[in-house]
Amino acid sequence: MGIQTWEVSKSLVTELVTSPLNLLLLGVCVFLIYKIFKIKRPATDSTEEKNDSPILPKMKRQDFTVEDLAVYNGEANEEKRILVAVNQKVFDVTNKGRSMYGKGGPYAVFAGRDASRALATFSLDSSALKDTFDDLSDLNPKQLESLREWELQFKEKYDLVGKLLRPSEQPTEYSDTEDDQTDSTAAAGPTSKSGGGADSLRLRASGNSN
Ligand code: HEM
Repeated sequence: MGIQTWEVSKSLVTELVTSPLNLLLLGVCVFLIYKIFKIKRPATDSTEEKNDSPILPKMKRQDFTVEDLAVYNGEANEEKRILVAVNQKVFDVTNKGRSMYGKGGPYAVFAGRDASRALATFSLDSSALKDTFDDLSDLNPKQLESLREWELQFKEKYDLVGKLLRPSEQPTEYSDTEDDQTDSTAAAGPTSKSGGGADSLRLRASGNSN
């Protein structure tokens, strides 16, 4: 039993270090783990940038084009707000996610961007981040399902601000009093099963994702 376990471990390690692709993936994992643990340690050294990021108030509900979204990359707007789009929904990750999406964070590439393709394909490659609207029409069902799960995870953690607009799509007029995030902000994203809208979002949220 002990010898068998040793043999299995040995062949796993051999497999890992002999394939360039595996080595690359291992490298990416080690890098991300390093980044995540590094940002969790408070900056004690005076040479490190001080944490001068106040908690920002909730953003007014609104929709965004890809260009509008790019302003919210944590640098290009005065408040240093960070928005990320997932499955055509725009989330404010500033307060709870700055360490991950802010400058120097492991997922800083998603700041002010539509992260959908990257998340659906589990890739941090620059080819997964487009500069123009990405309709994601080439994603397969498994990738779309994975994207839906990411969307739910974001919905649980972050404020939903609005939707990501396709070219020529008109922004929704949100009333100032509207505060229920599941209502009209629910966009018809590519993974919506029944044309999107609030109902399909609620169905998914109540465990209908498989
Ligand atoms: C294989 C290497 C990877 C490791 C070890 C890893 C590890 C982690 C860990 C530990 C967290 C939680 C951090 C925290 O809550 O403080 C996290 C969050 C996250 N990971 Fe990864 N990850 C990897 C690859 C990826 C890839 C390839 C993507 C995207 C394409 C990705 C996207 C994300 C996102 C978006 C979050 C933050 C979710 C949120 O806002 O709560 N990860 N990762």
